[in-house]
Amino acid sequence: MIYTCTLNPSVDYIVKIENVNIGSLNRADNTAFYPGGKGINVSRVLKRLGQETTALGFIGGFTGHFIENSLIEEGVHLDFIEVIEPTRVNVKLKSSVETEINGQGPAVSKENEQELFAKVSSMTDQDYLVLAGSLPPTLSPDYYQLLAKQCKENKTRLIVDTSGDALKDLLTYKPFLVKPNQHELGEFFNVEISSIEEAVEYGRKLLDFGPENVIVSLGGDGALLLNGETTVFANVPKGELKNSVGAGDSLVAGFIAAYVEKGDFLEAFKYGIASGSATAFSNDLCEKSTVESLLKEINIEQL
Ligand SMILES: Nc1ncnc2c1ncn2[C@@H]1O[C@H](COP(=O)(O)OP(=O)(O)OP(=O)(O)O)[C@@H](O)[C@H]1O
Ligand SMILES: O=P(O)(O)OC[C@@]1(O)O[C@H](CO)[C@@H](O)[C@@H]1O
Repeated sequence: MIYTCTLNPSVDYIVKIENVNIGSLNRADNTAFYPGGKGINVSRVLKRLGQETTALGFIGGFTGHFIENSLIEEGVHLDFIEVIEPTRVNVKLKSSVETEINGQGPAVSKENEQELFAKVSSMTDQDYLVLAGSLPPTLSPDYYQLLAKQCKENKTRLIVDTSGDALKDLLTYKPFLVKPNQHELGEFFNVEISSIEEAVEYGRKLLDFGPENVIVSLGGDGALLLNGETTVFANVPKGELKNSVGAGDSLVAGFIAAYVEKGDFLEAFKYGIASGSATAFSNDLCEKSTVESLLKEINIEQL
């Protein structure tokens, strides 16, 4: 099974508005609610790409119920742990630029933590676990490490999409895949990455910290895949950028979906990029038909 774990899910409240006037009453042109959080986005895309997936994490209150109902409707399996306070609402303000306001998230008790740990402990070497997104404020910062250590012991393939210290601490558990964007990679080494050459240099340095595969996404400028055998660059398809929320999550989902099906890193990389771009060109997350129509635009170059 492909599990995703979202410790701090969200209801994403999308507000489209032509001009925003700070300090005045603004009326939205369009609004929408989506179940959100990085792992949940990965599960939603996996399901759209034809893979069975189970979403784990902590949810609570009326916002939590909205997420549960939406995911059930989409056919994603759920195994959430219910917490007392409501799941956060993250505001995504789309005007000439995108502005995001992410909430803090509910309190999570020690019992809740142990319950989730038990679920991860029961995973096997046939399973994948995606750990993605921020931690709710009461959760100890090393909680991801506990889960990662368990995955290493059980030989569960671990995919990590987080940044900063949390990423550093997880790399020693040799995740199957990490996917920093160029800014997160730069932040990791305390440098500014402004060229593909620099992204290659620091991507390879990241490999030395333990992960099996590194994908560095460079937004509209392409992406890199680095592992023990190869370093490749791929362009991304051209199109109208409508939405960057969840593009990175879609890349991760597309990579896993194709890897599980074909067992080939380059095919998986290509499918991941097509999925990221299909989301970037959509209002919500990508659909399989759009992903497959973009594949032919992606060329992989061996570096
Ligand atoms: N302008 C764009 N044109 C085409 N594809 C894009 C564009 N921006 C993002 N993408 C697609 O989405 C993928 C991930 O984008 P990005 O590098 O912005 O990751 P991220 O910062 O993790 O994303 P997110 O916005 O979800 O946090 C890219 O590899 C690409 O496939
Ligand atoms: O606050 P976090 O956990 O870092 O990010 C949460 C979030 O911004 O990430 C997803 C897009 O990647 C959104 O669905 C969600 O609102």
